[in-house]
Amino acid sequence: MASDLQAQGLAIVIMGVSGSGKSTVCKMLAKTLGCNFIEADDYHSQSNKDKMSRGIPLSDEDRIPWLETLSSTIRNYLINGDTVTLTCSFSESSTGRSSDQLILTISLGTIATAGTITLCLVAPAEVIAERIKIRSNEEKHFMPAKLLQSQLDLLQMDEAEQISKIDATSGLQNIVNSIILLINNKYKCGNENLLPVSFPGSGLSLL
Ligand SMILES: Nc1ncnc2c1ncn2[C@@H]1O[C@H](COP(=O)(O)OP(=O)(O)O)[C@@H](O)[C@H]1O
Ligand SMILES: O=C(O)[C@H](O)[C@@H](O)[C@H](O)[C@H](O)COP(=O)(O)O
Repeated sequence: MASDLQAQGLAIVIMGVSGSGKSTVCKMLAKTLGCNFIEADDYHSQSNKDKMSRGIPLSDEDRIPWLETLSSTIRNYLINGDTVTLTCSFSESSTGRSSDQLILTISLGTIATAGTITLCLVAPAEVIAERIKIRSNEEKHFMPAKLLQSQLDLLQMDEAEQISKIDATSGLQNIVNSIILLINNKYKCGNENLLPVSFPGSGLSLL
């Protein structure tokens, strides 16, 4: 199993509602690990972005083409044995399962279950609302604070999926270090060089 993981690469999925810090943390993590970074928002169609900026939550239908493109991109990284960090907000679908995860699973097949680790950034709603407000006042992002509640309502984490929760109110370096330690613990299986990365200056290592 361990050597399969090495051959297939690893996708580190950082989930959480808008404003929880996914993009910031993912970028820092990718820089620390020296690996690839995917900003899921970059894969949205203009019409999806326009819809959200008007304060209308996306439907599963809106999300499907987005997730399919995202999934095939991730799949290519994994097949090439690369490590990639990506942002991903999960939402409950009409089937009662998180639609993002459902599509990722369908598209990635067994690779998804073998080669991904998912972590969720969590923080009190008021902290996140304040961050979104500041960000949208600076006109840095299409997502309005108005949609936060819909995302909090829909955020679904199945205990069985063992998604580790990360305190998103902590300092950014602490968050990144915690994530690295979690990955380290998950994959501490005696297989050296599981991730094709090193941690310059961090004093941390994966195995
Ligand atoms: N741990 C943190 N502490 C303080 N501010 C943060 C933290 N993480 C993110 N932020 C800030 O919160 C805002 C939203 O972060 P962002 O990474 O864009 O969230 P997301 O990608 O989940 O929407 C940004 O302005 C960012 O600088
Ligand atoms: O499935 C969705 O409803 C959207 O993908 C939605 O999650 C949106 O893209 C982000 O939440 C906004 O971007 P940030 O989460 O990066 O703020």
